[in-house]
Amino acid sequence: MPKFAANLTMMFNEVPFLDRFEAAAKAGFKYVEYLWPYDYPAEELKAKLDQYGLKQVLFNTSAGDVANGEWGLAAIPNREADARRDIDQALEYALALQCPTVHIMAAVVPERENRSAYENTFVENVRYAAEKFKPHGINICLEALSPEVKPNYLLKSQFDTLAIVEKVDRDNVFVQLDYFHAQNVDGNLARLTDKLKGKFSHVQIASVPDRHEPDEGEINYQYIFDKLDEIGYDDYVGCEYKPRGDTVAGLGWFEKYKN
Ligand SMILES: O=C(O)[C@@H](O)C(=O)CO
Ligand SMILES: [Mg+2]
Repeated sequence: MPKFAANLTMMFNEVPFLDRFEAAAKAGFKYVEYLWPYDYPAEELKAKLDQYGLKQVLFNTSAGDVANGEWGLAAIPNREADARRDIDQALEYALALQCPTVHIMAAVVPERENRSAYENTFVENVRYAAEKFKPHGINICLEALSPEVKPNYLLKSQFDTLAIVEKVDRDNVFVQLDYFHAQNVDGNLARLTDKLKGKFSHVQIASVPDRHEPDEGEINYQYIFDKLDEIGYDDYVGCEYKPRGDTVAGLGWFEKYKN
């Protein structure tokens, strides 16, 4: 049965971020993920995890200058120093939070830019991270984002991500299989899951088209959860959705899965 992680960036936004750890634990979650930890000292976040008996299972490298259109640095040519500084910081946080996986964000590729230069830069920066994280047993995930959410992001299809994972060719680098993006871009989710078996190590879920709780929309998540069990997936499933209304009121779907 999947191990569900509350996404504290998207869920429990009825309370300030630092109060969401308690809210998630009270709602029955044992695992949490969120986009970025860097606004807080790692010690403060670790104290929250310990206080509420939670395990951190994922966070991201920096998104960069979001106000100016950046969404990740690791694929931007000639920004390797910035990207590797962020990767080093992510390692410090992963060690402090005892977090097993870091999502390395790639970048938006502006129109008319050389796409292959971005891909090659991303491969080299991910290899750098893979080699730094390996001695600590920390994995890396790479994620495709649908153009509806993030136009011109380097990775659009799950197969774009798989191609980069294969080019990087390090055994601690995997696909981050976000079924919301996968349905928007690739579809055919059951066959996609079979094709990615063994190549993905973190899953995220949300309804399509509205990115709400997984109990509505065009994806039959019970079928997906059964498929994940069938292929022996025993990693985490991040609940990366915008609650329709009150977070707790929307957790009826979770009742039967409480870990
Ligand atoms: O799906 C998403 O948007 C997130 O998982 C993320 O890390 C980057 O946008
Ligand atoms: Mg995601």
